[in-house]
Amino acid sequence: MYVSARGQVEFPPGYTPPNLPHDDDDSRPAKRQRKSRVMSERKDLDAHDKAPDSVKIWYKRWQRMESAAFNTRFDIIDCGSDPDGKTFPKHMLREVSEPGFADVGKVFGEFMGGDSDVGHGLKTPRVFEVKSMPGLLIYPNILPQPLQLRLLDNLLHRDLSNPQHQTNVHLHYNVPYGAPQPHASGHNASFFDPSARTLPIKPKTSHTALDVPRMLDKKLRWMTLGGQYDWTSKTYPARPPPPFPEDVKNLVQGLFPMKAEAAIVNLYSPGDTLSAHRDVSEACAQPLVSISLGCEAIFIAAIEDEPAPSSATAVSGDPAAPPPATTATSTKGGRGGLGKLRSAVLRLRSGDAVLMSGEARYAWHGVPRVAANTCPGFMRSWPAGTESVDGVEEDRYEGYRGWMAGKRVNLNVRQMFADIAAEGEGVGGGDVDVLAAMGKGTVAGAEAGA
Ligand SMILES: O=C(O)CCC(=O)C(=O)O
Ligand SMILES: [Fe+2]
Repeated sequence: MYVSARGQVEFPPGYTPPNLPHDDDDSRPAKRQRKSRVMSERKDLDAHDKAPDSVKIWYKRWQRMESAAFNTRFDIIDCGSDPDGKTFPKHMLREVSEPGFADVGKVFGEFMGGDSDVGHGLKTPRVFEVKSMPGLLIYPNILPQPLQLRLLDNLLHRDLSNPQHQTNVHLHYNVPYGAPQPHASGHNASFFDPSARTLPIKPKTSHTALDVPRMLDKKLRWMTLGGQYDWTSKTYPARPPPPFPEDVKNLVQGLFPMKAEAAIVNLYSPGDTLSAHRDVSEACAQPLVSISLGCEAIFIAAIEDEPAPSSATAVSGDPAAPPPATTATSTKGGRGGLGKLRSAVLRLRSGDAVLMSGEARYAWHGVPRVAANTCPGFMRSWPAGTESVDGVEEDRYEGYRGWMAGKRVNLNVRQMFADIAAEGEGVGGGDVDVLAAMGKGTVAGAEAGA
């Protein structure tokens, strides 16, 4: 049972699909009007709107940029991998004080099932807000290394082998599952297990044959958890979604001010991209969190403060030039104008989280680049490793040793329905002021790196 953004108790309420640009979906979810304390204006947002030309041009510039530039450009927000945060770019970030975390050590310890000291002696993670885009928060390196590995195990061994979780492969293939594993809490054999290697994946239509190694190496681009969008009927099914994996839910809810109700696990190889889009299909404006694992990515976010007055024409240009923050009046020759952009470029590393809230919740965003050879050393050999089976250490998943060295995995978690408590007076339309939810409702005057 859920409560819709309009306060009606129903299931599922106006349940509309997440807006994935690698979807070829052409249904038109109902436009919704929302109000937010943190957004100065909520326009009708349609999941099928195409990114404005200003965003597309800017995205392309980052897609085409030389990799070497990522180390030298001053306009990339790169918090580095320094846990003390000495390298945080102060000119673009402000530190959010007292983020009101639950006891992170406890949250991490519980996620690890109590068999790890990962939660011991941890400093409170630092949180930064992008100055140019209030509500866009970065939690650099928030996940400890053993927890990142455990999260990969849970998502890709356990959750991927759960037939209730849809993937892009299911759109075109009948996906078979391995036998339930006596030693792995009853879940089916991981697709990385040697026993799954020869599972017959049958095309539904005229698609080319596929086997498990190729599925894992190239074909698998996303998996859904919790709310499962039905890509064929272009709706959410009227039946309740499968339960959101409990440990992942507790981790997300223990760290971030939101409920974990639906997630997309995106898988990228270097060269894969995610085009500019907005995630506007959820029935509430609560924050969305995005957790990065594996190879580094360039993530861009943009808000068009002033839309173009007429259809714009692409301008060619130096890929290293700043974003096209041009107004219509600044373009010449009757070519039409580009909207005026406010933008942020983030270099995301394994263990980083990004929270999109407030006006940044509905920013255009995308991943123009995933950088090869940037998976951190501790993760490169995943899934190969040893596992204790009945007290005996066994080598596991050797056949895929190094798979993760060529991958980026992004866990993108959304709250779909407004909190009951947030309905009604005081919190407009169930939206939430994330900084208030996190602590004192203020942003510290302290600058990053202070
Ligand atoms: O991979 C990422 O960092 C972003 C993914 C995303 O925007 C999405 O799944 O909607
Ligand atoms: Fe997104």
